[in-house]
Amino acid sequence: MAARAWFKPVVVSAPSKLILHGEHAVVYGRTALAASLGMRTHMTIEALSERVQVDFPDIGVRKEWPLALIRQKLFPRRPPHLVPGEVDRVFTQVIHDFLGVSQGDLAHASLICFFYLFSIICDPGVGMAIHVRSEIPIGAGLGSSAALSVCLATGLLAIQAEFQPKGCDTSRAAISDWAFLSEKILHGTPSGVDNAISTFGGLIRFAQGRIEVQERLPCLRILLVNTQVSRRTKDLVDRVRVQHAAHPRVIGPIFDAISGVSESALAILRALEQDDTGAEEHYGQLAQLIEYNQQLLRTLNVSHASLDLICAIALEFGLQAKLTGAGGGGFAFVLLPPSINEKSVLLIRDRLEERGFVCQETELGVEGVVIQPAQSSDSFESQPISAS
Ligand SMILES: Nc1ncnc2c1ncn2[C@@H]1O[C@H](COP(=O)(O)OP(=O)(O)OP(=O)(O)O)[C@@H](O)[C@H]1O
Ligand SMILES: C[C@@](O)(CCO)CC(=O)[O-]
Ligand SMILES: [Mg+2]
Repeated sequence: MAARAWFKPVVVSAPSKLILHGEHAVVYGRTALAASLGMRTHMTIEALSERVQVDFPDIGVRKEWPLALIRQKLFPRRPPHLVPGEVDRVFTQVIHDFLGVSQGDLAHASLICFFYLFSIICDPGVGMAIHVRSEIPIGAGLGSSAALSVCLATGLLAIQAEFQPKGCDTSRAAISDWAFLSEKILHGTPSGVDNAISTFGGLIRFAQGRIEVQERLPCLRILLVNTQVSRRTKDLVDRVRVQHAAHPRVIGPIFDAISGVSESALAILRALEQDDTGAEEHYGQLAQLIEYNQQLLRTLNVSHASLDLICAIALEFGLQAKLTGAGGGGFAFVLLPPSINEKSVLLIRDRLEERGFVCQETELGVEGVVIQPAQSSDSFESQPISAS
C-alpha cells in the first residue's frame, strides 16, 4: 500500500506529575495517589514529504530517515497486534539494529519509543517532522518519560485518525494505553500511574491499572525541591524488585503500609475538600502520613543522602517532606500548610538553596494531555479528547 502524504500539523502538550503517595508499592498492585503538575512537554508534528525527521533537543537527538527505508526495514517486522499490549522485544531489537545503537543507549531510548509507536499506529506510514521540547526536568521523578510517551501516543493517533476516522480510538483511555506501552519500552515494568496522570490530569487514585479520576482536589500547596542528583527510574524499580524477591514477607507488608498511606491521605483530602473547618487537624494528619511514607521508602532503600537532608531541613521548620517518584535523588516535596507565613517559606527556601537544592512552587491538578490549535495552520481546530 502507498504511504500517505499530507496531514494538518498537530500540536500536543502533556503535564508532569507528582506522586503524593504510593511510588514503588504501585508497581506491585497497591494504591497510589498522583496529581498532575504545571510543567509540560510540548510536541509538534508536521507533514514532511517522504522523510521522517525526529528532533529531541532536550537529549541532543536530531535525525532524519527516508520513509521508504523505514517501511522496508521496520514495517515487515512489526508485531501483528494493532492494539497496545506487551512489548515485542524482537521488534525493539529490530529498531535498535535499524538505528545502529546498543540496548542500553539512553539517548536513543526515546527514539525506540517513537519508532515502535510510529510503526504500529501510523499504517501504512506517513512522512513527518516531529519536535519535542520539555519544561520537565528529565530523570528526576516528575514523569518526563510519561509526558513524552503521552505526547507521542496522542500525536500519532491524531494523525492516523485523519486518514482513518473510524477504527482509530483517540480517547484518553486509548492514549494512556499506548503511552503505557512506550513506558514499558523505557522502564521494563512500570505500573502505569505516570502515563495515566499525564493523560487524565487532575488527581487520580491508581491501583492495578484502574484509574479513578477524583472530581475535586483541595487546593494543596507544596514546595518542590530538586536534589539535582540524577538517577534512572528503571534502576530504582530493579533495586526494589531484588529486595522483594529476597524477602517477600518483609517487603510485601511495607507495600501494604504504603498503600494504606495513599488510602488514608485520599480520605483526608476528600474531607478537606468538603469542609475546611477542621483544616489544621487534617493538615497535621497529612504531614504525619508524609513522614510515615518517607520512612517506609527509606526502608525500601530508595531514599538518598540528599533527600534525607531535605527532610531534616523541613523538620527544622516543623514541616514534613518526602521523595516523589522513584527516589535515589530527583525531587522531594514539602507540604506547606495554610497556617504557614510567607517569611517561613522564604526562610526554608533559603536554607535549602544554601545546600545546593533548587526550590519551586507550581500548580497541582492541571489539565491532562491537550491537542492545541497549530500556530502554523489556520485550518487546524482544537480537538476535544473524550475520556474513554
Ligand atoms: N523531552 C524529552 N525528549 C526526549 N526524551 C525524553 C524527554 N523527556 C524524557 N525523555 C526520555 O525519558 C527518559 C527519562 O525517564 P525516567 O523514567 O528515567 O525519568 P522521569 O520520567 O523523569 O522520572 P520518573 O519516571 O521517576 O517520574 C530519558 O532518558 C529519555 O529517554
Ligand atoms: C517508582 C514508580 O512507582 C513511580 C515512578 O514515577 C514506578 C512506577 O510506578 O512505574
Ligand atoms: Mg519515567
